[in-house]
Amino acid sequence: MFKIRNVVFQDILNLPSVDIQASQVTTLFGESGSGKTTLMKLLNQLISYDKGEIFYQDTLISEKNPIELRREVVMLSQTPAIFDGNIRDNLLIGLRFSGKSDASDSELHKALEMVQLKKDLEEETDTLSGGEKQRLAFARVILMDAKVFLIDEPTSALDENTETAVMDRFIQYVRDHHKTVVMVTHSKAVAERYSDSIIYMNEINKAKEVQTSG
Ligand SMILES: Nc1ncnc2c1ncn2[C@@H]1O[C@H](COP(=O)(O)OP(=O)(O)OP(=O)(O)O)[C@@H](O)[C@H]1O
Repeated sequence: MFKIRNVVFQDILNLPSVDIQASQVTTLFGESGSGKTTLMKLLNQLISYDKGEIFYQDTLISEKNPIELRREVVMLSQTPAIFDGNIRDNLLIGLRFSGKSDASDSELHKALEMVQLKKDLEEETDTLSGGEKQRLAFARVILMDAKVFLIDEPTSALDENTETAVMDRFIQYVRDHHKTVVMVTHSKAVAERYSDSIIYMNEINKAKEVQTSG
């Protein structure tokens, strides 16, 4: 799905050659500051690299329209925004951004069920807990039905049982629908349980190698 060749971004990333396969779950694993989020942002053009090439489905990513690319390659950030209003508004805003028609209540309920959030669509978001907000943002991204999901520590605020329940459902959905997932997690257990492939950032990122050896 993505081919990364000799990509340099500031003194943060220097990636000689990385491939991310379509219809697979790829996890970026590595210590804090190793460049995982930065790599994800390069994959949907939130930022642009200084040197090298990234191909998305064999097209140079810099030649893609960034807005159109982000409809196919959606990102769940580590600190997603939850807006004033109710749960329904917060779910629908992602669909509107991606140019898709509104979803029915039953589709919204299905997305909430996937993330194990047992709340009414009318409920206001200001009283949700941190972990509930994280799951609401996850459901919003799932509803966007993209080809590629870039998910940055999607369950970091959840207890282990809830994390497992959410990830089991999400990964089942992506496998059933042949989606491509690039995920960041600090949990070795999550990485090993759900990934087809694990990319160890400390090993592949030559920028960090130079910094740590110098
Ligand atoms: N736009 C930017 N300009 C300058 N430095 C940046 C920029 N974005 C990130 N950095 C720096 O690049 C390094 C890598 O950041 P990044 O967020 O990619 O790490 P990470 O592996 O995702 O870390 P964590 O596990 O803590 O989320 C950090 O030192 C960060 O401060």
